[in-house]
Amino acid sequence: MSDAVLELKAVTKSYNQGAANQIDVLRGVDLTLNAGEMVALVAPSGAGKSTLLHIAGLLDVPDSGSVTVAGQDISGKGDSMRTSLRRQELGFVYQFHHLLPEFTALENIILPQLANGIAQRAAEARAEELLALVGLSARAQHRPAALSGGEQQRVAFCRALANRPRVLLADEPTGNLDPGTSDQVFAALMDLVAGTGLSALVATHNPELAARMDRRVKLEQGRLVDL
Ligand SMILES: Nc1ncnc2c1ncn2[C@@H]1O[C@H](COP(=O)(O)OP(=O)(O)OP(=O)(O)O)[C@@H](O)[C@H]1O
Repeated sequence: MSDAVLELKAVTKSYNQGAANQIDVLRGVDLTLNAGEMVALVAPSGAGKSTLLHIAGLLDVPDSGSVTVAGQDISGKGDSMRTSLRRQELGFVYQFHHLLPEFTALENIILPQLANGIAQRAAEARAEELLALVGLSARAQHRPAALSGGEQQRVAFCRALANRPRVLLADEPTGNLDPGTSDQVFAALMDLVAGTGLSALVATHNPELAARMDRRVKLEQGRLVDL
């Protein structure tokens, strides 16, 4: 049995703005992400990175091809199945932290767990454990505005992992940070991935960060090629 946690097979996606104006963004994307693996996704601007991450993240559906997450093929399945699979198995981080400004760091990590039916006390313990892993225990009661950019992003990683997803999808997670902070924050992400057995697909324009991951794939003319 394969230990793939995310599998895209022959995925295609086109955008149609009138029959004469079709853009074939994904033309047969194949991707296998194995348990515990961290893969860099390199894509020139406009190559279809967001389209690919949306499909892998079950936020959009392909025109053809299959998407399998944690052994479940979503082809032909409805919105509710995709949503529950997304909530249970996938975590997301973006270039901007998207933390809720009126809640503390700790609360930002607790809230998605409560939404998933986890009891308050267990959710709090999990949030504290994650903050400790990224060295932010002392910042638990701070609101996002009282945190540095790097700290905000580390809290965003904790929030993404709160519900113990199997796969993390990250879109330029250090793209907003200065190079020194970016290195530190990326190191925290690598520790989290290693410490939790998570798999991660990380879109980045930074060749040094890409070089530190297990594998690199590039989106080129609608397909993924190994780098
Ligand atoms: N909803 C849409 N309707 C029509 N065209 C779209 C739509 N979404 C994306 N596109 C087009 O598809 C192509 C790929 O878009 P996408 O956003 O996936 O690229 P990207 O690689 O994420 O770009 P960037 O890195 O610059 O954000 C672009 O040419 C874009 O204009």
